[in-house]
Amino acid sequence: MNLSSDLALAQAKAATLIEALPWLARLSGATVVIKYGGSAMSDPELRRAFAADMVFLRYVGLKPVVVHGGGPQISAMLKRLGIASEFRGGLRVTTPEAMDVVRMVLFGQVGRELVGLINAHGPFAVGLSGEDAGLFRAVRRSAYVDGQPVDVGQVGDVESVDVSAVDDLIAAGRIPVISTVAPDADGVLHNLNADTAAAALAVALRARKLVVLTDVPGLYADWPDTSSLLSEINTDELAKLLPSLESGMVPKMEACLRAVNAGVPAAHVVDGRVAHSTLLEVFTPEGFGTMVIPS
Ligand SMILES: Nc1ncnc2c1ncn2[C@@H]1O[C@H](COP(=O)(O)OP(=O)(O)O)[C@@H](O)[C@H]1O
Ligand SMILES: CC(=O)N[C@@H](CCC(=O)OP(=O)(O)O)C(=O)O
Repeated sequence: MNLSSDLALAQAKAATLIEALPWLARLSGATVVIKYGGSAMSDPELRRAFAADMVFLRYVGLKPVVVHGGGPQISAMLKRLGIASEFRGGLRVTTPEAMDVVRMVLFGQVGRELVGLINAHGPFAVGLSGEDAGLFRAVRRSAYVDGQPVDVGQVGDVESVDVSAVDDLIAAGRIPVISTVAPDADGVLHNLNADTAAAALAVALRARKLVVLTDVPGLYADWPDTSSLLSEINTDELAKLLPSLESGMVPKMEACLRAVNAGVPAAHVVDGRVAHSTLLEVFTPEGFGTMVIPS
């Protein structure tokens, strides 16, 4: 490599760093809720990159709060245990037997692993489940299939959120890592969709952003036409588009819509197959993926 190409490389690196300056200034001290899921969770390299991103956010003065999914991991464990697993209207039919597995896998396996990856960088991550310190209170919900309500067992929506334990951890400089199981008013444990729970938490924490990782570049207006990727959509436009979306995107976009309608300034759907997608979204002027903003 010659001197001029060395210089050009150094200048490009400096440009990348300085490009982040306005975003660092704007987001300093902001709480950001990140829903971790999809490929970012199943590929070891992407898992490490995600954990590094969380620590990066923390070191530069943001307050990251992670809500994780784990649907594929739950399905794999149910299969190993010989327990049938079925989805209706995008929600897992959760029998009492399946509920034990959901809790074990989310809190005992997926959550623990992410806590370990983050803590390879220092003592930051602390795992919580929705059961801890009353974080989430669930209320049993139905799934909707062809417009009709269908019972799916111990599946819940978030009835209320008590952010005090999360606030304590943030105040202590920690990174909360949250598993989405929660009791209802009678203490019966429920399985919460992780996108839905992340949105409810973002609202309760008055987060500046909700970032949802997925396995596509973002929201397509006309799926699967790849030329229809949306970089930005407002809540009115999203509400109109929702009925035309297909299964996986429905809970995700409903969650983004709910969060922004309830006061979160922006929700982003980003491609978790790209290493460091969260950093690209937060610190580059063009952002990354699809941004949902108020109308
Ligand atoms: N309009 C759309 N835009 C983007 N993806 C869509 C759309 N409609 C359906 N999808 C599908 O939804 C999937 C994302 O949902 P899902 O697989 O449940 O996500 P995750 O596992 O990340 O929670 C995408 O991989 C894509 O196949
Ligand atoms: C009710 C319901 O379906 N809960 C989900 C909870 C995990 C989740 O949401 O994980 P992903 O984000 O990876 O899909 C489930 O049992 O699979």
